[in-house]
Amino acid sequence: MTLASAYPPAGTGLVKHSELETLSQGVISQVNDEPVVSVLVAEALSWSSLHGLVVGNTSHERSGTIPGVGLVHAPLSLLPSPFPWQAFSQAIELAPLFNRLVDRVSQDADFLRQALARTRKADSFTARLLDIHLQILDKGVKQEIRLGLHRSDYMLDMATGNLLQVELNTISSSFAALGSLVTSLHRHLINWSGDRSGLEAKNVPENSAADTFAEALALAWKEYGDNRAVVLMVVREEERNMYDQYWLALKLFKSYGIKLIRKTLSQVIAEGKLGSNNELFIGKQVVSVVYYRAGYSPDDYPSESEWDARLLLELSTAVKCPNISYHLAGAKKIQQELAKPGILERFFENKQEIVKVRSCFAGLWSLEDENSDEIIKEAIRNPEGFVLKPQREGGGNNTYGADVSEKLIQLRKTDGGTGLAAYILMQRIFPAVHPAYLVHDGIWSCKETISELGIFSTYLRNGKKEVLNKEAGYLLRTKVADSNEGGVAAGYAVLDSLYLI
Ligand SMILES: Nc1ncnc2c1ncn2[C@@H]1O[C@H](COP(=O)(O)OP(=O)(O)O)[C@@H](O)[C@H]1O
Ligand SMILES: N[C@H](CCC(=O)N[C@@H](CS)C(=O)NCCC(=O)O)C(=O)O
Ligand SMILES: [Mg+2]
Repeated sequence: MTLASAYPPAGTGLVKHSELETLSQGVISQVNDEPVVSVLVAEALSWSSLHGLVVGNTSHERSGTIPGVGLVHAPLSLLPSPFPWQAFSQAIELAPLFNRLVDRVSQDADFLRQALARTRKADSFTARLLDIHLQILDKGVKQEIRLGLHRSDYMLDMATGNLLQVELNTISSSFAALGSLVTSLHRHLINWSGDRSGLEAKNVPENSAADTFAEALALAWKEYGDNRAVVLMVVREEERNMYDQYWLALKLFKSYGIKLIRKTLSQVIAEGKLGSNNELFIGKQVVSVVYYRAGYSPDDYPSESEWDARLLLELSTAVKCPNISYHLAGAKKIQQELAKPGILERFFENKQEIVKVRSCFAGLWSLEDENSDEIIKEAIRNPEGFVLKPQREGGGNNTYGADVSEKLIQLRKTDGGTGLAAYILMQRIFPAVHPAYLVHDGIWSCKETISELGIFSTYLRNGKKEVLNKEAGYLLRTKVADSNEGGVAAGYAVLDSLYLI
């Protein structure tokens, strides 16, 4: 029996989750004999090293600051993971709708500020972002050119078969480059293992994420209209994921001749200034596009100067990706507010579009409304069914299981429950469990895992002109089934790709 016979031919229709499990059991059982696996792992690791599918090796002290020093292959799934093609195409179809939703929400200052009004009292980071937003509004800063490089993350809920959105990232959506490289790796491994694998490379869908992200940055640079300009990437001092970032810089130069410079927020305030027409200069270089790969977490603002840097960038005429309004539109509180009845109708005319977007919403609840008591009691009684989320990005911030009830009880008791406004409650999604080979630091193991599908998308608008609005490839992250948190950078998940069935 070859690997392929464990997978039905692609497109044979939605697979029931029990079948999904049998499928991947089948795949894994075919590869289970050690020699095949370790040979395949060796090929995967050499391919990854030769193709820049790498991350910093944190055990090497300079790995986070000096490119080319202390690299290791990215944490990987050895084989692509089976995924129903209908759910994949549904996620693809949603991409341009979420792009438009973010743009429209970002332009509705009243909605943004009302939705975040109580959160700002309980969460100082959100309050600082809102202060910058208010200054932009007060100064009448025009943000005619708007660039979004988003990633909408989903899990396939086993009980219902529904594709449910975990979150929508509007800032620093990472792994467009490494994610598309994993697709190439898996196609290579299938071809390399010949008919032994029996899998067909064509069932691993094309993944153009890196090229499409570079294209969007280049088109924004063009819309700004100054050929001397560079793209500024705002980065952290120490960065384990710098190669995912450098890939975009390399593609920008190779395909479009555009230079990208990397600066931290403290370097921006030290070297940056506004020209007579509020153009952004870093040293002598004029900047047309500011692409944030930092600035999404309070950790990125250790002092007032980082906030001054953020404001300087937002006041400039450079195209921000994201601008402050897009950043706020991606808050988890906004995700929860958009799920309230009648809210999507504010942003979409087309009824079908509303149905499509609403169909991927998991249960989402605010905790500071008059009628929040009911759901809080339910979550205290049955914490396993919920995830408690602060307004944070970057992984490692959520509360799961029994801790949910503890935290809710504590929040309710403290300061008359005002702290509840800094959180949202979300239905916990339980995807089907499937076996996968996980490879970390050259060591492989076969584990029971669950996967999370991210769909990248690019959006560029200049005034009334919608220049770009499309899906831009995907990221599959796979992690051991009993781990609560996800996240590759956070160290829980590996990079994977899809085998459509
Ligand atoms: N509703 C949920 N059900 C199951 N797992 C979840 C849910 N929400 C988040 N997670 C897990 O936690 C991880 C981080 O949550 P997320 O909302 O993406 O926060 P962050 O912005 O920090 O990435 C996700 O990648 C996923 O693995
Ligand atoms: N190191 C920074 C990481 C930036 C970051 O954490 N981005 C969030 C969205 S805000 C994200 O996409 N998380 C999913 C990737 C994961 O699983 O770790 C970078 O790469 O620029
Ligand atoms: Mg996330």
